[in-house]
Amino acid sequence: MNNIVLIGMPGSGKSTIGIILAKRLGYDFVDTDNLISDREKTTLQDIIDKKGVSEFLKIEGIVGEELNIDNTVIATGGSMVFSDSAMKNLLDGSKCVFIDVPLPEIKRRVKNIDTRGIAMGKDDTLDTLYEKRMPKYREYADITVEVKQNSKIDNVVSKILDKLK
Ligand SMILES: Nc1ncnc2c1ncn2[C@@H]1O[C@H](COP(=O)(O)OP(=O)(O)O)[C@@H](O)[C@H]1O
Ligand SMILES: O=C(O)C1=C[C@@H](OP(=O)(O)O)[C@@H](O)[C@H](O)C1
Ligand SMILES: [Mg+2]
Repeated sequence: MNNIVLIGMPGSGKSTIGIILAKRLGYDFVDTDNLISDREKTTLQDIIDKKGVSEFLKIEGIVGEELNIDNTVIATGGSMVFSDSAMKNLLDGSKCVFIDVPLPEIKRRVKNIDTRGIAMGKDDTLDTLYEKRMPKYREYADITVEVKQNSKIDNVVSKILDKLK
């Protein structure tokens, strides 16, 4: 596959930036969160509430493992990096872009932590998620784009395009 795969914390902008980046590149756009909802015919939060976090991660992993597309910007969910087999499939021949947003900015953006459909345990907070996930994002990134607080969406897109050259 020759896709651009976006990874990063919830609220880092994968879905927002992915659509714009795809347009700029003339690529298609796929959000794996939509594939999960389509497959399960319900919302992400409903899956997490009714089936639990580990079942959600299993479903997300299957979606990542089964995806077979080209010329596409793929926005993953923030927890996709917990499935090594999904990441192996998604990154085969593709470039992985980590959108690295500082934790205070993530906290500013993500207010609806209980309804947004975040794969987190009862005792987790955005702080503990950040701590657990950063090593995974760093592990998989081919390119890391550091996003400053209050940076404009178009600037982040341009930064990614520059780094992909
Ligand atoms: N520089 C920026 N880049 C991306 N999103 C931004 C930026 N500044 C503010 N935002 C806002 O942050 C949110 C990012 O959410 P989203 O794209 O759903 O992230 P993710 O898919 O990574 O969870 C959106 O509401 C978006 O408008
Ligand atoms: O980080 C997470 O635990 C999740 C983030 C969500 O996607 P975004 O990263 O696009 O918000 C979604 O995949 C899922 O509900 C779990
Ligand atoms: Mg998203």
